Amino acid sequence: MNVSIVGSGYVGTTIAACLADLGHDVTNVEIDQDVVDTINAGEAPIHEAGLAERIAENAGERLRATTDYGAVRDSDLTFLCLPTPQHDDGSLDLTAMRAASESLGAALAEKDGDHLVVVKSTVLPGTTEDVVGPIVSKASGRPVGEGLELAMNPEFLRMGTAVEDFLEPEKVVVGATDSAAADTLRELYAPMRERGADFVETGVREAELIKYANNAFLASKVSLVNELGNVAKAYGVDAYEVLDAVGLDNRISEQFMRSGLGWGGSCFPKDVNALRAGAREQGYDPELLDAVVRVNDGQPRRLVDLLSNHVDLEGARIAVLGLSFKPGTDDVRKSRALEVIDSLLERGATVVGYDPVATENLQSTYPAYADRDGLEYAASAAEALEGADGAVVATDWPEFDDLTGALERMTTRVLVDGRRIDVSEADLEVYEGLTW
Ligand SMILES: NC(=O)c1ccc[n+]([C@@H]2O[C@H](COP(=O)([O-])OP(=O)(O)OC[C@H]3O[C@@H](n4cnc5c(N)ncnc54)[C@H](O)[C@@H]3O)[C@@H](O)[C@H]2O)c1
Ligand SMILES: O=c1ccn([C@@H]2O[C@H](COP(=O)(O)OP(=O)(O)O[C@H]3O[C@H](CO)[C@@H](O)[C@H](O)[C@H]3O)[C@@H](O)[C@H]2O)c(=O)[nH]1
Repeated sequence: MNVSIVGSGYVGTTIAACLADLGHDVTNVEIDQDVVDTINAGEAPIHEAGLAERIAENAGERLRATTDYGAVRDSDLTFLCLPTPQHDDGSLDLTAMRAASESLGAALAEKDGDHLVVVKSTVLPGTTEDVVGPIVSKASGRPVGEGLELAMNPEFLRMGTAVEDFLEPEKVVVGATDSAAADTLRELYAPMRERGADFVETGVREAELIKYANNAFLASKVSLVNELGNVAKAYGVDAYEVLDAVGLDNRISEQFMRSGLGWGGSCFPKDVNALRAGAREQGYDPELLDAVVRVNDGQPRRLVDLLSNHVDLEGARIAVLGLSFKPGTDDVRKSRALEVIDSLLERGATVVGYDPVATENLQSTYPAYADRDGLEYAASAAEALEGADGAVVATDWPEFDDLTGALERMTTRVLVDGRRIDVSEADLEVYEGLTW
């Protein structure tokens, strides 16, 4: 198929490279010229396993990028992979969705033949049919059902394993305004279905809500696990032993059972907040989701409190290992490491941050962390731990499982593990490990 993809960030770039790799002809339409140039040069604009080689293989052949919306006219369908951030009050910000829908509609006004617009961004129920549809329709002069069809196809990929998740999902959810549109997507996702993915056809609004329900469920699970971890700590009981046993119950499962610093990233925080704001707008008070956020917000402070019980933070040198919001990515959006750093600096510590890939991205995304009194960066975990009075593991990068040799460089060997890393036996003998 000829596929255009508007928005070439984490989702748009990943699915473009994967669809091109599966044999489709793919064009990314993106407003950021640097991203366009990077893709056309055969390079990946973001760090994701398996992405760079797929872009290198397909760029200039089945994959290209452009800032020109006119390119959508050569495609049969367009995926909208635009950012859907939150306003200050937590509600859903559709600015980019509206702008892109307008540009897409204007381009489609000059296209011959039918077109399918597929919303992949995470949006609240009603957005596809009541916001995107009318804007594209008006700008293109095509009513929905007459040369224009809509579909909502939420994406469940995780950062760090984006390529693998897109190519081998457990489910593909599609809500479409027309059965032929759903069939087009059924065909596009044939390789995923062959690998065992369930193809779930729903209403358009149901597809929109499934995405929020999925993320709300996972974020709530982590907050519950953190609450149980905090209770375990209060009793002086080993939280990990407790949660490991609880996870053996199939109804609960062992996944998303790691207590610690809590959830961050570009999805859970904004999606849970959008759902809370949306529910309130509909007249429902989502008390449980409010508590889920409150528990999560408290975890970085609890971690720093725990460290301060063992190290006088005023004037201390503290290593923060890991800056990205999770391993396998350079994404630092809403990373819990940043709150740990803020809290340590406020309490008078000098902080030495280290991350295998995210330091540069952190400094360009949030310039406040590039040049800040009391904040330094190291080129390795060993360098960060040199002369440190304490350390925090803020991201579960696998390399932190084995800090043999590096821990000996600390002045005081106190390490708070905020991520339940798999510490080697040898390391356990050389430091005082603190966990939830
Ligand atoms: N990142 C994830 O892991 C993930 C997973 C599933 C779903 N989602 C959802 O997918 C959507 C996209 O997320 P993302 O992480 O890829 O966002 P992103 O911020 O990484 O990328 C969005 C891209 O859209 C571009 N853009 C903005 N306005 C544009 C316009 N008018 N025309 C063309 N391009 C424009 C931006 O320059 C940027 O490159 C969001 O709704 C998000 O919630 C994200
Ligand atoms: O047991 C756990 C599991 C996760 N986390 C944290 O939870 C956050 C989110 O982790 P994860 O879900 O692995 O990462 P994301 O890439 O944000 O993926 C989520 O958000 C995406 C965007 O909506 C969805 O597509 C994915 O299905 C959904 O898992 C991270 O800060 C993790 O450190 C924990 O604290 N404990």
